[in-house]
Amino acid sequence: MQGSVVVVKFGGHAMVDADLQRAFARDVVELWQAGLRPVVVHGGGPQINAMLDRLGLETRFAAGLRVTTPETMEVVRMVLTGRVQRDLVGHINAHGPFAVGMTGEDAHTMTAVRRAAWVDDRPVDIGLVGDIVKVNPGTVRALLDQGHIPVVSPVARGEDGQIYNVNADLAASALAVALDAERLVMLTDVEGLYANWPHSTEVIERLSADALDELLPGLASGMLPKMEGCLRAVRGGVRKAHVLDGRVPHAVLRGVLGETSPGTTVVPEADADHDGSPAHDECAV
Ligand SMILES: Nc1ncnc2c1ncn2[C@@H]1O[C@H](COP(=O)(O)OP(=O)(O)O)[C@@H](O)[C@H]1O
Ligand SMILES: CC(=O)N[C@@H](CCC(=O)OP(=O)(O)O)C(=O)O
Repeated sequence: MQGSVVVVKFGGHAMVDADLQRAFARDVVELWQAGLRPVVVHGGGPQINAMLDRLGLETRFAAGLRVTTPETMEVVRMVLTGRVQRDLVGHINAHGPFAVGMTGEDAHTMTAVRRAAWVDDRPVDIGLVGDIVKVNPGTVRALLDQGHIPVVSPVARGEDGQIYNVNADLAASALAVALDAERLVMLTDVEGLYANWPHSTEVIERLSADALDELLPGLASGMLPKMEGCLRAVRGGVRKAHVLDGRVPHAVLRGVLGETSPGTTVVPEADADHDGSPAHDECAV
């Protein structure tokens, strides 16, 4: 694992108080001190909702993605890059001169196209939501090579210069693939992917990419982009993707450095895990 890139997505629901943000920052620095090369991609959905509310603007989601008007986009960019990213950079830099904040716009790191969404088999216009089609990881790599911890906001640029709102799970996934990361870790506010949610909270511990592919159409709300991100990551060459409960102290350290990871682990093939336990091939959600 020494020298491996680990992309950690810190979800808006996992960062609801400053103590959790501070604990997360300490964990990320400990990963760096353990010889790994962490990259943080942050979310901020609840924080954007709160700002929209203060401004008297509507919050709407379709297929787990924010319906983004030009007015909403201004707020998304302001909250993600002006507030959430700055707070995280500050918490990490309390431990030393590690973190450098950036967005997918910087140096054309992430290029997006307008994304279509489907609800009940019908196309829905979700506005300025982007799907990443190209990642240029050079700037992130340069920061890693200089010993920094990049903190990336999920905002991307289109070829035409339009700025797009990208779901943070999918941004983290695309960056993990481009960086040839060893791990993708998604921190959220549930213990992992629940089977048969909302009727049960039984966590699916391990899944192969094929099994996850079958489950995807049945997934709801925030879990949909998260699991789509895990799937794209392992199919793109990332060795493992984890969904962990970010409210649990040291979840990142346990997830990456522990013998067994809590939460849900997605692996490329049913037998791709090297700890001897096969991944589930079938699981109802
Ligand atoms: N099968 C499922 N298992 C677990 N959580 C689920 C599932 N389906 C939907 N969810 C919801 O997804 C939420 C996590 O996604 P989201 O709210 O987008 O979090 P984040 O801000 O961390 O990205 C959970 O809090 C839960 O309400
Ligand atoms: C297109 C889209 O939905 N973008 C997200 C970006 C932030 C995000 O993904 O935050 P979480 O990880 O906290 O959910 C949004 O506007 O909420």
